[in-house]
Amino acid sequence: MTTSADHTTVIPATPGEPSVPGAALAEIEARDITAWFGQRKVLDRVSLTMPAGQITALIGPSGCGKSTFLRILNRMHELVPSAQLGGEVLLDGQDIYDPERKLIDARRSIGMVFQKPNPFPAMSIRENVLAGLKLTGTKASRSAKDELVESCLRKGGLWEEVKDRLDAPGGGLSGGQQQRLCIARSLAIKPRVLLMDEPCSALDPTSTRVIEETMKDLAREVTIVIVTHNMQQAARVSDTCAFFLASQGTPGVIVEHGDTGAMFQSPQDQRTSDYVHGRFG
Ligand SMILES: Nc1ncnc2c1ncn2[C@@H]1O[C@H](COP(=O)(O)OP(=O)(O)OP(=O)(O)O)[C@@H](O)[C@H]1O
Repeated sequence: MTTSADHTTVIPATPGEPSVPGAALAEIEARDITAWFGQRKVLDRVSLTMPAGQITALIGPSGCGKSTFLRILNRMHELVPSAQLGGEVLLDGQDIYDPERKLIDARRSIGMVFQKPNPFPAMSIRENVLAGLKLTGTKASRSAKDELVESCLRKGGLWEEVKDRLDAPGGGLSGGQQQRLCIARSLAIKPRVLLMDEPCSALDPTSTRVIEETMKDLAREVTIVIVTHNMQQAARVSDTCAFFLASQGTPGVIVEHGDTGAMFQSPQDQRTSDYVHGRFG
């Protein structure tokens, strides 16, 4: 069994088994997040706790700052030259923006899956899964890598479809398979949180359902935060939900958040009710 000094999870001894029984699930908390692009404030004092081992859905009309908020959760916002940020993001109580902490640690602990599947097209399926190990400088034996490839592809819901062609290029898979490969790739570095920015918007309904099932399975070991425009998807997959809104040129705020069932069945704010029932947005 291979262990990694700065992670609670380890490569499983038996392929397909969960990482480590009792590995700590992580809570991620945003406190008073304010974000700007240049002079333009796009989020205003947004606070949200995304509970450990749950799926939190971020919903709201286009342009209200959901993706910006998601990118702030793993320090991608700072890649934009004009971007600025106020507030804190705590991963199990530790500020990921603490100057003492390395950027790579935040990215390693908090993985991201994007709207458009982005596997390395010329790399094999196996190499795609293992790509993150190279980037993070993680060493593993051949057999540990084989086990990791299998366990990540299983967790990504793709193993049965690709187990006989692991050396085929990742770019040769269907869109839905490519997205599951990207999920498997993000899992290989054992993130504690997985951020997903509209992961199914480029996929057909069948692939979407497979990814949703995969997400539900993954939530037992990884905290998930998903941005989705699909209200049915938010209702199907998420445990908690946050409704973002930026009215008439004002920065985005969270209007309401809480248990998904309650948000959909008995929202407290009329604007939430209008949005989840498709009356605007
Ligand atoms: N790189 C950028 N430079 C300047 N402004 C940006 C940038 N990215 C986003 N914005 C602006 O920030 C605001 C929030 O955008 P964001 O993409 O976070 O919203 P969103 O709710 O995710 O929208 P959508 O649902 O359409 O993806 C928008 O007004 C957008 O135009």
